[in-house]
Amino acid sequence: MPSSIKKITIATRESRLALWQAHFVKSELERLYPDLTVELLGMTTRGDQILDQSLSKIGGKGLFVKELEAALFDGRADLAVHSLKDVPMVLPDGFTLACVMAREDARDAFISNTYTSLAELPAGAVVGTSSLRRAAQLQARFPHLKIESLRGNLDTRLRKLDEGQYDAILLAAAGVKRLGMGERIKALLSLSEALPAAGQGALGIEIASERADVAALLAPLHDVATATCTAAERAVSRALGGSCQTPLAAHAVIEEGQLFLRASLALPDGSRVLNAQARSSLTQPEQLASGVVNDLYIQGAQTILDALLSESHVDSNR
Ligand SMILES: NCc1[nH]cc(CCC(=O)O)c1CC(=O)O
Repeated sequence: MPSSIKKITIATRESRLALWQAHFVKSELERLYPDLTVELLGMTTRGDQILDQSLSKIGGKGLFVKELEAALFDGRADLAVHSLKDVPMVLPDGFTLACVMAREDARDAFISNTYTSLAELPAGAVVGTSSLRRAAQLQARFPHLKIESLRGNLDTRLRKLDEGQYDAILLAAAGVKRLGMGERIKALLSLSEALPAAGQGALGIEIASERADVAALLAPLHDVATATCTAAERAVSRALGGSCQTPLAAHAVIEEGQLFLRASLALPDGSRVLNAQARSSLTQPEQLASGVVNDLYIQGAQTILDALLSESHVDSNR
C-alpha cells in the first residue's frame, strides 16, 4: 500500500451504469489492496433529477458531476468515478482527473428488435438518439431516416425501444456491454460510419487535487494508452468549446506506435460534416489535437460553431 489510507469512499451517481462503474473500481482497489476498505456513497445529481428538460439548456455535462465534487471537496468521499465522456473538458479549480482506466469498446451500437443494421432501415424508420453527434452523422449518411429524441438512463432507453416508440436506437456499446446486455447489440458501427464522442468508453477517476495520497493509490489503475488517446480527444473538444450542443466527434487510437486522431464537426441536420485526421508520435497528444482543430477551422469550423450558437437546440449529446 503506497500510503496509510485504510478506507476509501467512492462518490457515485445512482444509475445502474454509474453503480456498475463504481463497483468495478471498488473491486479493482480491493484486489490491489486487500487490507483497504472501500465504500460507495450514492448521490443523486441535478442532471439525474431533471430528466424531462433539455440538458444542454439547463447546464450540460457539469450537472452530473457537481454534487460529486462537493462530496470530494468536503471530505465525504475520496474519489468519484465518471464516464469520461460526461466529464467537462475543464474541471473546476481544485479537482483533477487522477486516473483514466483502460477503455471498453468505444463504438456506437445499433439496437433494434426488428432490424439488424442501419442500412436495412426503410425510409421513414424512426431512430432514437438524443446525441447531436449521432443524429448529425446518421442524417448525413441516411437522410431518409427520421431521428427522434431519446432520453433517460440505459434501461429507460431500452424500455422505450421495446415499447415500440422507435424502430431502432443508437447507444454507446460500452454502457450496454458493462451492464451485461451486449446480446441486445445488433451491429457495432465502425469508426468510419460513426466516430465516437471524446472519451467514449473510458472511465475517469476524479479527486480533489490536494489528495496526493489518493492519486498514489490510483496509479496502478491508470492506463497510459487510453490516457494518451483521450487526452488528444478531449483537447479537440476543449478547443472547439465542446458542449452538449456541439455535434462533435473525436477519437484516437494507437496504430503501429503512432497516435492516430480523427475528428468530425457537423451541423445537427447533417447537411455539413467536416472531417480531419492526423498522426503523430505518442508524446504530444495536445499538439496533434491542435493540428486537427486547425484543419477543421480551415474547412470552415467557425461557420458551423456560429450556426450552432444562433440556433437553440432541444437536445443534448447524452
Ligand atoms: N451520455 C450518456 C453516457 N455516458 C456514458 C455512457 C456509456 C458509454 C461510455 O462510457 O462512454 C452513456 C450512454 C450512451 O451514450 O449511450
